[in-house]
Formats: sequence, C-alpha cells, structure tokens
Amino acid sequence: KQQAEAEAIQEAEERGDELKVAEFCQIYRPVLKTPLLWLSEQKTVVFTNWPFLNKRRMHSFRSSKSRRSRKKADSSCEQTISEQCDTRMSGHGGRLLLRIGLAALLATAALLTVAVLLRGHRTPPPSPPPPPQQQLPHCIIIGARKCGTRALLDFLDAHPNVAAARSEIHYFDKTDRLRRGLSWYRGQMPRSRPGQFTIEKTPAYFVTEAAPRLARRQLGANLRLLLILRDPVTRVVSDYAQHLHRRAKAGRPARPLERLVLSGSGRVNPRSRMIQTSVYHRHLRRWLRHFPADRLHIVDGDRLIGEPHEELRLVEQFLSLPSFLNRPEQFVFNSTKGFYCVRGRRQRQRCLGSEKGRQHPPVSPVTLAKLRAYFEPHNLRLAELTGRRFAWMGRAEQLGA
Ligand SMILES: Nc1ncnc2c1ncn2[C@@H]1O[C@H](COP(=O)(O)OS(=O)(=O)O)[C@@H](OP(=O)(O)O)[C@H]1O
Repeated sequence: KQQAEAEAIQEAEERGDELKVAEFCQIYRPVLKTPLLWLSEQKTVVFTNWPFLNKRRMHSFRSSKSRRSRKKADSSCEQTISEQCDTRMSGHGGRLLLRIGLAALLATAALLTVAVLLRGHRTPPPSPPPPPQQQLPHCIIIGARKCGTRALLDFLDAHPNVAAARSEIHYFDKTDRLRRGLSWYRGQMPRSRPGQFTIEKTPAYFVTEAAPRLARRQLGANLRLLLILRDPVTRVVSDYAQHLHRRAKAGRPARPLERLVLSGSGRVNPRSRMIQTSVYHRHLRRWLRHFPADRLHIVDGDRLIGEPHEELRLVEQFLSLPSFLNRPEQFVFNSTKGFYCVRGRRQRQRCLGSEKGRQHPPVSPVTLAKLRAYFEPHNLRLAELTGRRFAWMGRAEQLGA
C-alpha cells in the first residue's frame, strides 16, 4: 500500500506543478485508503488551494484541542472531498500546488502509516451523499379549512429542512386516490434530502371521518400533525367569501349566507357543512383517538397572521427543526396585501396569492350574534380538550379558567 501511494505521488509529481481537481481525485482516491489522516496532513495543500472547502470552518475545527471537534472536521472534510471527487468537478477551477503538498506528504507518509496501524483506524471508504428522493410525509397539516393552512405550509417551505408538497394531495379523503396506494402518495411528494421533513397539507382531512384511522394505519403513529385554527365565526365568513368568489367565477348567482348556515326556523343549522367544519373539538377528538396528543400541535391562526415568527417558533420546536423561522426579520409585512410574506431561500420574498386574504363580505349583526352564541359552548369544549385558550374563545370566566 505504501509503495502504491509513493508511486502515485511520484507519478503526480512528474506530471507538473499543478493538478486539476479531477486529476487529484483520479490519482489519490484509489490509493488513499485512509483519507481522514491523509487529508488532515495535507491540509496546507487541500485547504489553501482547494476553493470548495470551507477553509475557515475547517481551520477553526482543526485548531481546536478537543478530539471530538477534530474528528468532526475530519469527517466533514472527508465528505467534502468525496463529494468533489464523486461528482468529478473537473475544470471547476480547483488547482493544487502539488509541489508543496507532495513534499509534505512524502515527509509524513511513513509516520502516518505507523499512526494508522497503531490506532487500528479503518475508515470505510466515504460514500457519496444519497440523491434527493421522494418520501412519504413526516408531517401533515390536516386543517382546518380557511384557517391559514396555505400560509403555514408556505412559511414552513421556506425552512431549509422542509420539503413541502405544492398542491393538496387529498389522499386520505378521496377513495379513488386512496386506492392508488402509498407508492402513488409518495410519488406526489417533493424530492427531499436526508434530514429534510416532507410535509403536505390537505384541510379536508380534518373533517373526514376515516382520515385519522387511515393516516395512522398507513403512516404510523409517529406522523406529526399540524392543525391550525382561527375564530370559528371568522372561518365561516371566510368560507362564505370563497363561496361568493366561486359563484361569481362560474357566473352563477350567490346564495345569502343565512341560507347556507341557518335552518328554516332561523336557527343555526348544525348540519350545514360550513358550521360543522367550525365545530373543532368534534373533529379533533376523532384525531386524538388515533394519535397520541404529543404528535399533534395546534397553531393559532389569528396569531399566524399578526406574529408569524412566534407561531413558527412553536412549530419548529414541535417538529424539532433547527431555528430558522423564529425571527421577526424572516417575515416582511406587505402593506398592499395586508399580510406578512416570508423571506424564502436566497432572501426572496414569498407572498400568498390573491385568493388568500380576500375582503370578507358584510354579514348582518343578527346572523353574527347567532353564530357567536352557537359556537360558544363548542369553544368551551375545545378549551377543555386542549387545555388551551385562544383569544377568540371569549372571556376566561366563561371558559371556567
Ligand atoms: N400571510 C398570509 N397571507 C395571506 N393569508 C393568510 C396569511 N396568514 C393567514 N392567512 C389566512 O389564510 C386564510 C386562508 O386559509 P387557508 O389557506 O387554510 O384556505 S384553504 O382552506 O386552503 O382554502 C385567509 O383567509 P381569508 O382572509 O378569509 O382569505 C387568510 O386570512
């Protein structure tokens, strides 16, 4: 082995003063059986002449006395080298001043071999990082509809450790999609690198009877669930604004809100879909029958509008993500939209489309009062179930707090 190394080095020396990265890889990769040690000894060559390496980081690690830091530097260095070699970045500008490096190498070669033998150090050949792959979601935003699910997903997607599916997948609420199976579901997900969280959002899951059971069975109890809620009355009005928009787009006359949410007697109709979606505790209870409570986190939708970084801080904690979205400067208030936009990768601003944050239609105070009265006891039950009080839940004493 020693001889092979010496020969390779000699050969390289004869080739001239400088070597391109690709040549370096070709010559050294097959003979450097112990790249960690070689590289650490070659640092003058590699670090000062190989521009892809993060010089400062390596040096700070290396100057550290701690064995752990040095080990970290070695493996980080090794990975970088193997990445560069494996992707064959020839002509990428990386040139080595071979003479300096080879002199240092030859002088230390014997010492290193002895050191390797003494330490019994057998580093497996570094493998290249796996290519990005589609993965089943680690986390789902299950709802609730019109509570800010898109904003939550888009904000999270700006996090470097998150890969979010762009469109709603509707796998657990539409039988024809469910029948296509998990491989189809996986195929709808974005490609992600190891360590990235795959997230999708489909607000219909929250209110679909079978969804929690199916999600538990198919994705397991480790799945993280995000639920975003806002004032149930505002949610109904937002739902109605969408109804008006759809009808106008289809050229059909819109129905008055009262016809959609009240029964003939003028009372709130508990069978109305708009009403049912806002009875949060009922749907939540169903989810909690299938998932442990610590797997579900509730985002305050009203706070996400006003202080997104605060809510995102809690979400990052829940998902054990490195802090990134928890700083106010990560969000920019867009006065035209009246909402916050997120600073995405490369600091580009990302705002939601015009279909989000629509102006709400005026609603009669009588209807509003009926809706408020209807949801009050349901809010109380939600507070009991979650142990949390939201600003829209009314006064503390009403809730027994
Ligand atoms: N940053 C930001 N930008 C724009 N909109 C925001 C934002 N944060 C929360 N929201 C609120 O999100 C509401 C729409 O909720 P969803 O995305 O869950 O709607 S949907 O169910 O997917 O149709 C939408 O409701 P409407 O205002 O009724 O349109 C917004 O109030």
